[in-house]
Amino acid sequence: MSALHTVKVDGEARYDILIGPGLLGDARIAHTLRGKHALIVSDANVAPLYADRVEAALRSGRPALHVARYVMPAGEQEKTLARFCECLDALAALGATRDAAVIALGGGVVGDLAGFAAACWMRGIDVVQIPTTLLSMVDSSVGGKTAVDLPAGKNLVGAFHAPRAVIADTAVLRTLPARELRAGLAEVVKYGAVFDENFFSWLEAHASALVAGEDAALAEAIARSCQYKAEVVSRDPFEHGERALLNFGHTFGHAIECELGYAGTDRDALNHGEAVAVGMVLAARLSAAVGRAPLSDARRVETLLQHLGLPTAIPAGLDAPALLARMRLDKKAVAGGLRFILLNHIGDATVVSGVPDQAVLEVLRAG
Ligand SMILES: NC(=O)c1ccc[n+]([C@@H]2O[C@H](COP(=O)([O-])OP(=O)(O)OC[C@H]3O[C@@H](n4cnc5c(N)ncnc54)[C@H](O)[C@@H]3O)[C@@H](O)[C@H]2O)c1
Ligand SMILES: O=C(O)C(=O)C[C@@H](O)[C@H](O)[C@H](O)COP(=O)(O)O
Ligand SMILES: [Zn+2]
Repeated sequence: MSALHTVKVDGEARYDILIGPGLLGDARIAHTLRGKHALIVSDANVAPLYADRVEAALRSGRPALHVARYVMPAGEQEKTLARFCECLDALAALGATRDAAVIALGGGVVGDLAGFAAACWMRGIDVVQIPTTLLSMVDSSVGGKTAVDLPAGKNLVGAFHAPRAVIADTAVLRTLPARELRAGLAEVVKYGAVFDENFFSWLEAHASALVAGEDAALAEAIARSCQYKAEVVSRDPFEHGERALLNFGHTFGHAIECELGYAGTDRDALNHGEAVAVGMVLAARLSAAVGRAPLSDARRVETLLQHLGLPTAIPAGLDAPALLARMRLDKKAVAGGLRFILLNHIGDATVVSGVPDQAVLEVLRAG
């Protein structure tokens, strides 16, 4: 991506998503600040690569700024209440006042945890999201969902807290491990599957370029994904309705992540994007099983994900009833039972209740 691209989020919270190479050192980062304190939250992989650049950008625009860092260990297994408390302790040590800002520099784990700390510190301070993975650029930095995991389930403790700005420096993707790039592509496929068959076809045509990390293809995928997400969260920021479509594949995916103990950095386990890839195949098959979508659409989803180098089968050893039990704590579930995002066809999806457990179990057993 050579040019700067801006996507606007509207509605209750208005902010810009800036996308382009070189933004980490840009003075615009400092312009997002209102007070005298900034806490950079990052992880042990990202901070050594990029925190100095961000801190320099903050200081160049605001020489009197008090800046501190909270650097957590990397990985989903660290998205915990314990790390969240450490982050709050770092805000206390900084003396952060209500006009302070949290600067979330990292992937979705850092963004979710730092965003939740910002939502809670003094009942809510600014958070600026600086996503450094493809997944966080196309999805987690936008829309204000923040959370940490519990052993019982993904993202069970959290808040809606919109960022003040999202600044996505696409040049940082050059240091992102290939596996993490592919994981981000799973959430990109999600937008095509639920919103736009043309985009899905574009992804099919550009799968090799995307996996190879080609700049032009990635730039297009990031900009279009942010546009889909911005439009939905502008209309439905708190997931009262259509925002739930962004959860396609997640009822299955979150159950898999949880059953695997959030060990997504292990070679044999699945990270979030990978679990969502498997979940989307299962959700597409469930759509066919209950007679909503043709089975050929489920095959098409599976084939695209395979071309993108993503897993499409449930890891060996996971038990179908145990996965179903995990799903009961899905946030879309209501007293009446589970709700799934099912395809009508590629490019169109619906929130569906009343899916029989037996149908879900059959899909899980075959998966
Ligand atoms: N809030 C939301 O709307 C939302 C949406 C989607 C996903 N999520 C959450 O996001 C999380 C997954 O995020 P993720 O896929 O970004 O994983 P992640 O944050 O764990 O990052 C993946 C790995 O890449 C490393 N990394 C990050 N940027 C790097 C870079 N530029 N160069 C080198 N290494 C880098 C990290 O240290 C980590 O090891 C999950 O917890 C998921 O639940 C939230
Ligand atoms: O922004 C949303 O809404 C999403 O559902 C995006 C998902 O990709 C993301 O993984 C989200 O964190 C899941 O939310 P949850 O409410 O199921 O925890
Ligand atoms: Zn997700």
